[in-house]
Amino acid sequence: MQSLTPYPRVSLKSVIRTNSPSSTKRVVAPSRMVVKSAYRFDSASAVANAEIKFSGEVGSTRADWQSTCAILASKVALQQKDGHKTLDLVPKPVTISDLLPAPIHGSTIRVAYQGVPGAYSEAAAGKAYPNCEAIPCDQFEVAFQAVELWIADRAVLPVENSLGGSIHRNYDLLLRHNLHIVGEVQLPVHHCLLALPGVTAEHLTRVISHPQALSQCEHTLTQLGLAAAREAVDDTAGAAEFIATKNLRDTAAVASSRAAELYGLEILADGVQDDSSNVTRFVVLAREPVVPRTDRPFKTSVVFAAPDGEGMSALFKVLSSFAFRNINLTKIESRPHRNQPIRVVEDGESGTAKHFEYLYYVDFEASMAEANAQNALAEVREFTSFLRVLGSYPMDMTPWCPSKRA
Ligand SMILES: O=C(O)C(=O)Cc1ccccc1
Repeated sequence: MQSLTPYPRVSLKSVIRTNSPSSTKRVVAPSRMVVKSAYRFDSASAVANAEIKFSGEVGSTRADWQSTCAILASKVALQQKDGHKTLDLVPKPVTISDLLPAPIHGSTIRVAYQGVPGAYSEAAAGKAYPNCEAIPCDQFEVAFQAVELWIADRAVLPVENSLGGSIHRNYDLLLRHNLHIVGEVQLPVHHCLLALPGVTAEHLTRVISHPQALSQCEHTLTQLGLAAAREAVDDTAGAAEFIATKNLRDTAAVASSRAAELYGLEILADGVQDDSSNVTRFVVLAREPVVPRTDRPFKTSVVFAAPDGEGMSALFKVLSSFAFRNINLTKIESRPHRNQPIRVVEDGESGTAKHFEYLYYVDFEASMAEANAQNALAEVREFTSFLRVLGSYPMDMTPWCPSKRA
């Protein structure tokens, strides 16, 4: 997958602009950034203990923004070099603010997302926290890091789509990091085919977008007679921005109408998703869990592994733990168990069997505050070799409205 980075985003790249160790820099997003993020950085202490101070000011340079990214990148590099867990680098003054919908330490909540302004993840951040500062990151990994290092309060992460299915890599990331799921957002996604003004379908030799967006539009694009090659890039709005900044007259992007506005592109075709009920589900991540409640619908997400050699029978027992308590499952996903992907079974006569080992991700409709759910999980623990609760969080109950232009 191609990575396009013309828009300043929080990044892992080590393009480090050196700062005087004693200087306190005000680092802000460039003014063309629509959702503004602004923060002050004390570079002397930043690498050592990730202490970050925030101001509400906006309006400095792209170089300043890149400097912030570089400092974050250097912290990441340090962490990778020393083999420390990220959380070890971070001071952990856990306050009540982490348990509330919005933090009380600043005026607005900062939400990290992967992509550039105009990405659907940015819209998901806005749906979860209407007045948030959305912080663009160039990789999902960086969005996690931004929360772990207190640069952001939350991250939003797309995990599944009604047409394209699960975003597998993001399930893996949930396990690799220690953030908690504190909410979910279901966002109707309305895709447009975008190109530079004056470009028509006949000029196009390729269509670029996020792989999920391409797969959600494949049928419609073919019906439009677009034989152009499909090329996967990191995010939808990044694709639009790439076309604009490189002045590509042979390339179109699948992205939102907001991306068209932001990057000066025209809409060649509106609503190119293969089905109008195209919904992407995002999870909202935080450093601390929310306190589970029983006064509104909650969902709980868990991941577990079966004991050696018990794969499917353990799964069956786990599912029955929920079924016998009438707890509805809304999702089950299996992913290769990266720590032990294969179990080799020698059979003297017939040879060697190689069984794949899986991790199972399950979402169920109950709150961890309910005795029913606690009992189910206590039983699940008996049947599994590994169990982690990723989060117990309020369900997105917004009224159903099929995808329409944002
Ligand atoms: O690339 C984006 O805009 C994203 O936020 C990821 C995505 C891609 C396609 C549908 C929903 C989310």
